[in-house]
Amino acid sequence: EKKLLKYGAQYEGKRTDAAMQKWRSNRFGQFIHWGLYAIPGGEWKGKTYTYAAEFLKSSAHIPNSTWDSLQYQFNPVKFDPKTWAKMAKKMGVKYMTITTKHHEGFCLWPTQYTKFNIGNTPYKKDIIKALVDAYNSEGIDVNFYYSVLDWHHPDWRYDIKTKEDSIAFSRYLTFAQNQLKELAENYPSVKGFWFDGTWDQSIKKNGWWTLQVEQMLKSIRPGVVVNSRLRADDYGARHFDSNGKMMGDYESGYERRLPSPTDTQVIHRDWEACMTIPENQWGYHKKWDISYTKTPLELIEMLVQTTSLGGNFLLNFGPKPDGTIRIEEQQIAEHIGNWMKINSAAIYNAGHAKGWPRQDWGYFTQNETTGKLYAVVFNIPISGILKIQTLEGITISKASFLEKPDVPITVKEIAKKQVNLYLPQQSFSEPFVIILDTINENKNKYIDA
Ligand SMILES: C[C@@H]1N[C@@H](c2cn(-c3ccccc3)nn2)[C@H](O)[C@@H]1O
Repeated sequence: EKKLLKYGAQYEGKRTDAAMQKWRSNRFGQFIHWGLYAIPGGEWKGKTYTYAAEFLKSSAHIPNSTWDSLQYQFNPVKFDPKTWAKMAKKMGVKYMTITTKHHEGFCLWPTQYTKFNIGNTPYKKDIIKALVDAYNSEGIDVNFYYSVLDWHHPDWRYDIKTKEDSIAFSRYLTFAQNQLKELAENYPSVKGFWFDGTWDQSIKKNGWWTLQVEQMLKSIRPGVVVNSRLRADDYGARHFDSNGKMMGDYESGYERRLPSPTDTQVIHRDWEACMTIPENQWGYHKKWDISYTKTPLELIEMLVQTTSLGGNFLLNFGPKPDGTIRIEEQQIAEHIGNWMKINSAAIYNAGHAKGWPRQDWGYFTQNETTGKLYAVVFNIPISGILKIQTLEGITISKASFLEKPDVPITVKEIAKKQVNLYLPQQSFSEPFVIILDTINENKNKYIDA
């Protein structure tokens, strides 16, 4: 039966306010992981570590004293936030999420609560402010990633076993809350907070703090969007409380994975999938191809699959220590951007096409405002005929290419709820979008006098 919770879900159903509708309509975002880990880039004392580069400190068993001195080498002399923002704009993202502090504890903004920050590096300048200003001036919303897990801070605890642990950890929770207040106050255009590093017992035993932080952020920045990964309830349940209700404003459990295309559970809530281009590298790794790296077409298909299930897609970039974006990522960004320039109507402010069954040639998306229906095609059948199973009482009256509206696509209803689209005999090298005009026969039926 229903448990009485103090720190569980505070509301049910999707938020309908303008800030959340903007977050939802953005659909496509750029994740950026940048920190001291970019300097060694997955290599230490001549050895290459294949695990995630931002985990090198633990993979190579490097003590804090050694790792933390990397701050005196952090000097991205080629960093130009406008260059990053222009690349992101051309790629077609509507939002960006930046690591303000990753597990290493190094802060990219001049925080007053620890010296382990950008102000005490050769670079000195506030990277968070530079990125917020550059991205906002390109019309791109900015969210802050914040790791609660902190390898540097002496008061961090993985679990609370002793009185000393709880005294230290309450100091840590105050420190983290102060940092979050500082971020919310000093960067007023922030649109969301993306929490990570909240899986340890110490946090699960302090669900109250996670709710308090969310409430504090929303009182300082009304409308700000907070991910489910922050929250633990009275019993330590995460993302979904002990009554199965999602906590926070969107589900953020999809990390390097997507729901299956037929998992229609996810369409009932807001959610976001975050994705690496390599198999598992969020921070910069010197060796790009130590693992499989996803092609632009694979990434475009992930974006479309995510949109078709009503979710946001956050694609990760790991900038180099000199402040430039590696060429492989620039080329992928350009390919995706070229595709978005033609096809973004099927992505922006689009979502799940309610009731339309999953098709084997690709995905349906539907504009949330106009209801316009899009078919995004990845797999052309040998027959050249796209077979579409329509909804009860719905038929397709016209089909046209989004890119070339005057190229005819023949539509033929071959049986009840069965329509064939005859594609022109031509080769396609990129996924393409077809706009489907539908007629709802139910509405047009005359009511017998
Ligand atoms: C969004 C991503 N979350 C961070 C992460 C992933 N993990 C992790 C650790 C062990 C197993 C699976 C995942 N720990 N931290 C990654 O470093 C990146 O920031």
